[in-house]
Amino acid sequence: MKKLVNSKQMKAIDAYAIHTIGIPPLVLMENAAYSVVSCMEKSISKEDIILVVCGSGNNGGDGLAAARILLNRGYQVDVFLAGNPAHLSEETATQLKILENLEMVIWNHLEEVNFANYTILVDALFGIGLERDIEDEQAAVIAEMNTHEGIIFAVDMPSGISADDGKVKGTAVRADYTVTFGEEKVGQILFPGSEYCGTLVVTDIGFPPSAVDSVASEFYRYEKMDLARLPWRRAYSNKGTFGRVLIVAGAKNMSGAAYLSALAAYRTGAGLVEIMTVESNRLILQGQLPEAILTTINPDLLDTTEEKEKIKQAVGRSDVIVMGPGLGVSDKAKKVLDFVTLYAQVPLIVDADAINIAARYFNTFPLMRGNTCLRLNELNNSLPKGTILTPHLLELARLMDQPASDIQDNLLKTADSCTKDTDLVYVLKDARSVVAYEDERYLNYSGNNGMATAGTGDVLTGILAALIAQGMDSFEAAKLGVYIHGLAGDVAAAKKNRYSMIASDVVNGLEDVLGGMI
Ligand SMILES: NC(=O)C1=CN([C@@H]2O[C@H](COP(=O)(O)OP(=O)(O)OC[C@H]3O[C@@H](n4cnc5c(N)ncnc54)[C@H](O)[C@@H]3O)[C@@H](O)[C@H]2O)[C@@H](O)CC1
Ligand SMILES: Nc1ncnc2c1ncn2[C@@H]1O[C@H](COP(=O)(O)OP(=O)(O)O)[C@@H](O)[C@H]1O
Ligand SMILES: [K+]
Repeated sequence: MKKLVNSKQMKAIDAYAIHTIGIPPLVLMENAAYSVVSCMEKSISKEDIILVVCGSGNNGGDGLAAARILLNRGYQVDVFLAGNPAHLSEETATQLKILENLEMVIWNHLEEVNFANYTILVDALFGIGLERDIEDEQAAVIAEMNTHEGIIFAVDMPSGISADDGKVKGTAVRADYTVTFGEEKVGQILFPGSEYCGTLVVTDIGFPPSAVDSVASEFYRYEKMDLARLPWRRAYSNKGTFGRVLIVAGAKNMSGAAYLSALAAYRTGAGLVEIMTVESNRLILQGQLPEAILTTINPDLLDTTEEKEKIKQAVGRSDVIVMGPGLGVSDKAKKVLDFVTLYAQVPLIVDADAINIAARYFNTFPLMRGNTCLRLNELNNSLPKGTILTPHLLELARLMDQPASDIQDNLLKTADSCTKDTDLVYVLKDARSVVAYEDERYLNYSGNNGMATAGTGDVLTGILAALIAQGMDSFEAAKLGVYIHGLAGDVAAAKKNRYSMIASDVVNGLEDVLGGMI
């Protein structure tokens, strides 16, 4: 598990190291500069002509120190001090004085600099101190840097990317490498920040563990060693040991989603998977997945005791229930959901059409229109404890009755509203999914754009259900499931490619992920 920090938390770690432990800031700056240079040295040669673009804060100070180290090592290097010289931080002023003593070339105005003369750029304009949108001269500098054809190394953050949420503040440098110090920043994991970073290199610049531990963060991500969290499979066991998953996925001609969800649940280790669907899906599902148990219901007879009893029995014998994949949004589908939620005492995985049905239903009440709080309260009151909702951003926008663009622009704030006063777990699915429960925020770093293909969300529901069926707590299952799903997508991309892979390849990828082959 890797801790992730925002700018405030990173500044608190800096401050603890400096003021409580007593490490002089110039020592941290020197270590930061050396780590930037050692990353650069893997890609540059003495033929390169390097320009270090510096701001007036400590990010610029790191850049000035890196320029000195490069000069000492015989590289051809100039400096462009793009920040206001009147606003230099104390350490940065010290670094500038050293460079002046060394008689380095230091440009002060954009007009003086011919970027075409340089083969390598170092971006040390802004780091975690970025506070507002970049404008005017600094924006013009970044525009020049982004048209440059050589490699760009960003110091700590690509200038213009918010360390807090990965958003572009006005404009931002598109780096090839970002060398960051101490801890990974939230804004380097979330998009678009992640893309602007290029290859992210995390370096140790001497923050003592006690400085890092002194600051609490709600953000983290998983790494390969977190696969050890997988539920242990007892030797003395039978299929009952590994739980029973029910997939409620009813609509005619929409059996594909149920199939992918059920297949993924089996391939993640569930003991038994039952699919509740309409009779017309029976033959095809039996042919595709004979291992699944099928219970069929007749949507035209949902008011009869017999059909209700069938639903009640199926719900009663399951350990976890997936609702939504391929369900449709008809009134009959809503009725099935009503019965399932009425009888269910176990966690639900609420996905796709189940979320759309809830959104539609809320829209029938004028008081609920635009009232996110009331809508989320209603969900919290009507769904069993441990339930996981897995909306993609458009489903989330419908559920919360907010524009999708607002949700996309404020994913972390949206996670905060979703989890306020609730027991539910939210998986906000995106290129970097956020799993949110109470105050914790798991940001997922596995997966790739080949997963932007129909049916991969259905696969996720099966994975989550299987982990819960095997005894995992819902929040743990949600985090690990999202992580495994992304890793399986990475295996699929490696075996096929990001264009050709389809959802069933992601299911196949589970074999390598769970078999310890990655
Ligand atoms: N404080 C420390 O102990 C260390 C800091 N380090 C470096 O210092 C960086 C943080 O330094 P600073 O806090 O000085 O901040 P930055 O150098 O990131 O930003 C400089 C200053 O620019 C101003 N500013 C913010 N947004 C602006 C905008 N949009 N347009 C114009 N001006 C703007 C602010 O006053 C800010 O303090 C880190 O990212 C890292 O590179 C490292 O040297 C390691 C140690
Ligand atoms: N660019 C991407 N990078 C990583 N993961 C992605 C990307 N695009 C989609 N995904 C993942 O693929 C899944 C798609 O789910 P969803 O949108 O519900 O698809 P469907 O409804 O077709 O099954 C989600 O888990 C999402 O996080
Ligand atoms: K920078």
